[in-house]
Amino acid sequence: MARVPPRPGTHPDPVKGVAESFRYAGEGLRYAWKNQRNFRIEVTLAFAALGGAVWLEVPLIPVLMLILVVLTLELVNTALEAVVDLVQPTYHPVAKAAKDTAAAAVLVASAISAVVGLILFVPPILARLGV
Ligand SMILES: Nc1ncnc2c1ncn2[C@@H]1O[C@H](COP(=O)(O)OP(=O)(O)OP(=O)(O)O)[C@@H](O)[C@H]1O
Repeated sequence: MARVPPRPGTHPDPVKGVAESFRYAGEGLRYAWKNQRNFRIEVTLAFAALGGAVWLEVPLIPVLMLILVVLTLELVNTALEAVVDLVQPTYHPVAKAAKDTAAAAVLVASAISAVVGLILFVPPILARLGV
């Protein structure tokens, strides 16, 4: 018989339900970290950017916003890949379109973040170098 999945959103105790939802979200983070090399690279770059921002006195809010956009899109991309692999394990052009488009969302966000990052970081780096 098929196993019934947990539904923390309808847990009779709302506190326990919310706690369970957090736990499953944590499992999602662990899944992405374990299975997605790009996610691990982006998390590493995020910590480097935060360290650099503190050191160079770059405003933290825009840096955090860039990190938020890239990491959340990567997590959504990871979820979409999992769903596509579940429903379409063999080649299908629509599965390809779904995965390629989700990957494109991460690419666009990463490219724009890189440009904004350069605009934020290059002036203070040049100032430190005395240029
Ligand atoms: N079921 C499928 N049908 C057609 N094309 C597919 C399918 N699965 C994957 N692909 C193609 O392969 C590409 C990479 O797939 P996928 O993202 O699952 O691999 P990956 O190794 O996890 O890559 P990454 O994690 O870097 O995105 C997709 O963007 C798509 O073009």
